[in-house]
Amino acid sequence: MAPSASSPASIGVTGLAVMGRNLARNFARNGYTVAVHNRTPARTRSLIEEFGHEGSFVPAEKPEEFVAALERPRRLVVMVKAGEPTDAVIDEFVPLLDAGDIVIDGGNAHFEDTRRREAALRERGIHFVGTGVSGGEEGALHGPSVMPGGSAEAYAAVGPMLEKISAHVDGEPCCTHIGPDGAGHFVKMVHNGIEYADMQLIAEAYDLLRRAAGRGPAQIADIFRRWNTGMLNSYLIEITAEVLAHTDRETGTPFVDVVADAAEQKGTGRWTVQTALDVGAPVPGIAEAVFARSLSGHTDLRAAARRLPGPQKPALTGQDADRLVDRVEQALYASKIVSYAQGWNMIQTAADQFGWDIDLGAVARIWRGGCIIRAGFLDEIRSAYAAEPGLPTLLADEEFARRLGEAQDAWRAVVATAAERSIPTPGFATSLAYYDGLRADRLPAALVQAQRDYFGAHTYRRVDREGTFHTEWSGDRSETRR
Ligand SMILES: NC(=O)C1=CN([C@@H]2O[C@H](COP(=O)(O)OP(=O)(O)OC[C@H]3O[C@@H](n4cnc5c(N)ncnc54)[C@H](OP(=O)(O)O)[C@@H]3O)[C@@H](O)[C@H]2O)C=CC1
Ligand SMILES: O=C(CO)[C@H](O)[C@H](O)COP(=O)(O)O
Repeated sequence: MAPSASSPASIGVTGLAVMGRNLARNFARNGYTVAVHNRTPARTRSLIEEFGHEGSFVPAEKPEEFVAALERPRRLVVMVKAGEPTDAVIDEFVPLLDAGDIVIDGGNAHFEDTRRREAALRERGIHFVGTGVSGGEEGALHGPSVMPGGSAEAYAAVGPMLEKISAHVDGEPCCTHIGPDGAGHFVKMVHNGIEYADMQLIAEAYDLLRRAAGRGPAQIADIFRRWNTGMLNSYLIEITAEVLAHTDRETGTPFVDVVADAAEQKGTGRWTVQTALDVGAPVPGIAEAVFARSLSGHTDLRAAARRLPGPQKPALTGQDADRLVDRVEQALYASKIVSYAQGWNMIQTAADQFGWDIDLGAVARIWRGGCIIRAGFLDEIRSAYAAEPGLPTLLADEEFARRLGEAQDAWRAVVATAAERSIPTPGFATSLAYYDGLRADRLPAALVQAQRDYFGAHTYRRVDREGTFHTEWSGDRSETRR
């Protein structure tokens, strides 16, 4: 492969599938000389053939050539499949690197893997920057949201470049130093968890508009377009309108009707829920979204249950249907805010446990552009944390509390309508339950504690005095302090 640049490369990208290829182009378009490498050289060749004219590239077939092309300290972006392939690439390249070099893993790595890799490379004096990258293929090319984690020293060496290629909103880069070791990949994982919840809520809104309000896909596309100009303004609402307006070329029917209704996943949503359980952060909106995908894929269970009884109600018409459309907009907004609040709470909970000092307002700032969950209200989330950095939950912010208060009647009506009409809305329902659960003066958890004490002497605390207690349920029911 003939190099197209003779100067040393400022940065290298190995792994040139959809993401790595476009990230490499993004660096080159921003004036950097970029060394490019891929396990299968055909990808490197095709990048140079198709896009070599866009900037300064140094194609390399062998790892040794790739590393030799980089200026020191070397900056090397790994953009390959997460998991074992990432370890394989690190194992292959690290022996070729020197102390002070910086390995940037831009894949969707599990944050625990990133912690392990960061510690292992630190022992050799090599910096490891576990970096969340969001925005898909287009974002990688035109400006993703970038979430780097690692040492401050490493960020000083790569941060300016990552900031330059990131999306910019109001002149500010959608990239910030998230925190040490696995913090960047943790935040990216939660981003994807919120992405799952957001997509599920939008899908439920579509289902309600179609089956309860009697609107067709093209009409719903118009509704989503209108919503996108208001409080729901976001990338996911925008692309949903595009998808719903699309007609299948082969059959002439709405595209959404020819897609099999079994949602798949690569796993970051599942990781979010598993990790939420580990750190003790309640994220039911994200969990329901993961389980909704799982349920949709269980065609065996669905076939077995199809004949179970349910109500048969025709779609609403006239003003009733119009009213439902407006209510779904309110319910969608409220449920989205709850999902985002759960995500932020999870980041804060983990940050406390892992000793990461994460700026929650900065997370909102860098998610305003480039990433899949970019939305108008991220500016308001940023303002909420700017006004009160220690905000215990986003829902407690005065402005969000006011908006949720305004939306709650519609939200409750939508959940009730869905239940009456057998339209599953696990996302809307669990978000409302979370909202009511947090605002309740008293929860039935008291009864759960009493039950636990009854069958297992698990003890309970009392509302009227300090200490831990047990009642002798099988004896005289006297209470002892434990
Ligand atoms: N696609 C997306 O929208 C997003 C993806 N990501 C993450 O970015 C990373 C790259 O994603 P994407 O571009 O979609 O590509 P894939 O996840 O499909 O990975 C393909 C790349 O990994 C390389 N690879 C796989 N196994 C090995 C191995 N054992 N040794 C060396 N290289 C290997 C492939 O090389 P070869 O060509 O030789 O097979 C190819 O370059 C992933 O971690 C993904 O999770 C992050 C954000 C968005
Ligand atoms: O990281 C991403 C965007 O931020 C990917 O789009 C995400 O991995 C897609 O996830 P899944 O395949 O599980 O729906």
